[in-house]
Amino acid sequence: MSDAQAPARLWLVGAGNMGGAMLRRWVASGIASDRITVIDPGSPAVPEGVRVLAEAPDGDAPDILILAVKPQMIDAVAEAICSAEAAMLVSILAGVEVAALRSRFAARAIVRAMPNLSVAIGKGVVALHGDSEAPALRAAAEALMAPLGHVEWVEEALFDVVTALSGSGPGFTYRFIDALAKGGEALGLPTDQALRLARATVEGSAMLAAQADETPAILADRVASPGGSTREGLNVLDADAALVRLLTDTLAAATRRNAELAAAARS
Ligand SMILES: NC(=O)c1ccc[n+]([C@@H]2O[C@H](COP(=O)([O-])OP(=O)(O)OC[C@H]3O[C@@H](n4cnc5c(N)ncnc54)[C@H](OP(=O)(O)O)[C@@H]3O)[C@@H](O)[C@H]2O)c1
Ligand code: PRO
Repeated sequence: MSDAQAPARLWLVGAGNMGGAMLRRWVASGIASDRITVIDPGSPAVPEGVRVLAEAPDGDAPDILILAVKPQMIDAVAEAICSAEAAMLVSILAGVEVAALRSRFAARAIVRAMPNLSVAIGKGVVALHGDSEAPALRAAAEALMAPLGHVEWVEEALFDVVTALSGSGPGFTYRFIDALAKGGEALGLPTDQALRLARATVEGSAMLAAQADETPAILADRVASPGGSTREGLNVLDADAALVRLLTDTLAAATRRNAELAAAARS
């Protein structure tokens, strides 16, 4: 992001796993650290020059207020910073709907965002949904998120499933890498070698899938030489749509939990 596009003042409430990853990427991408205030009572480690406060300063307000605490903390945070009317509030709280944010915060525009952990290297996914169609606000939200990776606007009704797919997706992908390595280990590979091969295989496969014109389904067929061994392995994953069913159940469980978090924040 160019310095001219950067928000004049940005407050980040909560700099844990995800808030911290976004913060480090923003600073690495050129947002001046002296424009950023982190509000987090846990004294998190932050890039040099970023101000850290345990509480929001009274009677002050930023241009952009970013909420990155656990969804269950929403009321405590709303109470602590109720006097701050930001131009734009961006919440990454899983499940928490724009209406639930609007009922608690005085920001002029509210944007719900769902990032994933790969924002740490600028290769994340960030889904957005806002309560304003104003082009300038949408452009400001997109400019803020662009250094973090791929950005898409999403209908709010789809946010819980998007959260399950791309928000939680890195967690499911890491499990797959771990399982690939464990499978190799079970068949005789040394533990560290199996993990090295699994990591590098998934890295290269993901990069190729991201760049290719073909779908992943076609790429899988390209790996499977006629009469060869990959087809035998794919037959196991494909039997009764085993992998598709497993991942559908996985996403359904995560989506249900996001809906529960949404219901809790409505009350
Ligand atoms: N992790 C992900 O991959 C991911 C992806 C997308 C969205 N999210 C969303 O991001 C949010 C944070 O998740 P996380 O995984 O980053 O959790 P986390 O690591 O626990 O981060 C939350 C941070 O907020 C701090 N905090 C607690 N109470 C606070 C308060 N009153 N004011 C300011 N800061 C406070 C915590 O400090 P202490 O540790 O000292 O309590 C911690 O540093 C959640 O709403 C989650 O749904 C997470
Ligand atoms: N991490 C958050 C959670 O587990 C939301 C998506 C990724 O609740």
